[in-house]
Amino acid sequence: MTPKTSAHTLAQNLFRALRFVWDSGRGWTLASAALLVVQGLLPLAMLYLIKLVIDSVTANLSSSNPSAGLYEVIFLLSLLGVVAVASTACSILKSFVHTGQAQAVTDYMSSILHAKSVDVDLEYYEEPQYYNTLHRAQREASSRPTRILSALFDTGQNGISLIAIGALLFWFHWGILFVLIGTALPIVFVRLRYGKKLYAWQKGTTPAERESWYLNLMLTRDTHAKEIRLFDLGKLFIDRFRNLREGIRRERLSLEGRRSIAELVAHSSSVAAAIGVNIFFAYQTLLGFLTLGDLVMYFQAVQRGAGFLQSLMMNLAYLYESNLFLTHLYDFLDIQPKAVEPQRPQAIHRPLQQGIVFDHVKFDYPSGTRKVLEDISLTIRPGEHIALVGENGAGKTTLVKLLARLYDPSAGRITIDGVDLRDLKPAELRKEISVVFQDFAKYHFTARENIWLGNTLLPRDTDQVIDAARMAGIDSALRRLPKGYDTILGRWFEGGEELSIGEWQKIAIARAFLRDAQIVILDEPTSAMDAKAEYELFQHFHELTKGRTAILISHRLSTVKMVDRIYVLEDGRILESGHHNDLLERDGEYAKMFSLQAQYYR
Ligand SMILES: Nc1ncnc2c1ncn2[C@@H]1O[C@H](COP(=O)(O)OP(=O)(O)OP(=O)(O)O)[C@@H](O)[C@H]1O
Repeated sequence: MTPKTSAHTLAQNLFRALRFVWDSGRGWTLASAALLVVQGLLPLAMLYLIKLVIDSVTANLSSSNPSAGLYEVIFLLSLLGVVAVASTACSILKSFVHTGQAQAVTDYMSSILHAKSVDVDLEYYEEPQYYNTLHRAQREASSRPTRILSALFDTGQNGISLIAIGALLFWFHWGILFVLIGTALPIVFVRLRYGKKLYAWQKGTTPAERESWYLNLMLTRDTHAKEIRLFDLGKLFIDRFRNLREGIRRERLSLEGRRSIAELVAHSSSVAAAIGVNIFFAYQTLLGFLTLGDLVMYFQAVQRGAGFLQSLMMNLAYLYESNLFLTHLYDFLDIQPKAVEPQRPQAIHRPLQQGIVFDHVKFDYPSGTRKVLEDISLTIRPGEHIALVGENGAGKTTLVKLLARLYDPSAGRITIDGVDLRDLKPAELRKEISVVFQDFAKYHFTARENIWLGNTLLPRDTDQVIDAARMAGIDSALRRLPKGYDTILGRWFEGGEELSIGEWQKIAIARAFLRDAQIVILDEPTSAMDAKAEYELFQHFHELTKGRTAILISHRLSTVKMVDRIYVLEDGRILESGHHNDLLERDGEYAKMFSLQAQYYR
């Protein structure tokens, strides 16, 4: 990368960060800018007033009536007081504006990260690299843009003050300014060097950071609480967490230690230079070239000038360092989803006309090492109800994930009414698909909302929520809750009521039924239900899926008897297919599995 390109990239990256700040709250940004200008000019006004006070006192001391000048001194000191109060007011206001702005930026960046997290393909969630990137992005997103803005404003403010004070020093002797600049450079060098080291260290330590975060999650969430107690895993996990954190802390402290020593050396050189320049001014005063007022003003100018210069250099170094850290954030924000909108999206017919076709579909997970689907070809006619059966890991769930376009096939194609899924808008396709996965979600919201989330186009208080609950066999249980459908489910929030797994499953089914979708997919929908609930659900299966195309995945073969066609999958291939009776007659794999299960019930 040429220096020109890297300067260009630096500017681009910083500008992008500033856009986030601007978009998150324009008022805050403008207020910060106004304060910057005022705060930049006040120090010079103070210096000048101090000089006037001292000069006035010295002039009056040598006059015949020294006390006559008191009014002038009082006036000048009052002015100084006003400037000092204004300066404090600006600092207080700045802190207020900074808090408001920081919060606005944090919330805004969270919303951007959330939107991206929802946008990316599901496959990213299966890669550790994705979580590393997300973790680093989250760490940078909340504060980095605001700090960049502060650094830029401080640079501006220090720059304004420095130009004023620098002009004063330059006017006296040009060399003074260069001495001060020269001594600030080692500080910048240290800052840049350790900024790069910190960046590399943070990148390398992300997996350990995430592992400790994971252990923390397990130790503090309800999901693992039972097993941790019963298997007595608490101490083991706590020790692992402590060891990881200790390692991270040790490395960080060692880096900080080295940086502190280097900074001390650099700062000492700067202090030595300031003392040298002050000695020069004292000598000039003794020679009679400077008044006492001048001496005090120059002393202060050197002290403040060196301070401003250091801040300026540090801020510039910080901006450069931020450029590195911003790549963490941009790496995440720039992930491009693969399931993109097609150029010329096709519409899905309502009702479906030809149905769904899997045409020589092959698939392997991006993170996997083997083909999960080998060569799947099947047709599901509109309104047909089919079942997928087969051993664990045969590829049943994967097949429906492809249909919902959570992934694209590695080879072959899937069509709906002859249109490749890739030529449909992903959102339009998913509107037509209603699915209950084995690992369905439990939302810690009210019971009503849990079902309504299946179709948020409907009003929240629609009676269809209750119809769906009734069809899924959960209506009466929900009515018995303390606040009925308005009871919060789960134990995370106050007043929440926990349900049994089977009841949660019925809620997930109700949610799926509320969706006005033409294709219904039920993946092991009754795995946690009692025999009666399962019986009732399948009694109503045809009614529930009337007019819709349905795919049912189940290990309990008694529940798939009534579908139009059963596909038996083995190792990612279709082994046999047909109606229950045909498959029994064929006396193949299905018949074997069926009689194996049936013998338990005899
Ligand atoms: N997210 C994933 N990433 C990588 N490989 C996966 C992933 N999900 C599943 N697999 C692999 O794909 C194979 C098929 O999984 P799939 O969930 O489709 O099986 P299934 O037939 O639905 O099994 P089950 O009856 O246990 O639900 C599994 O053996 C597993 O190795």
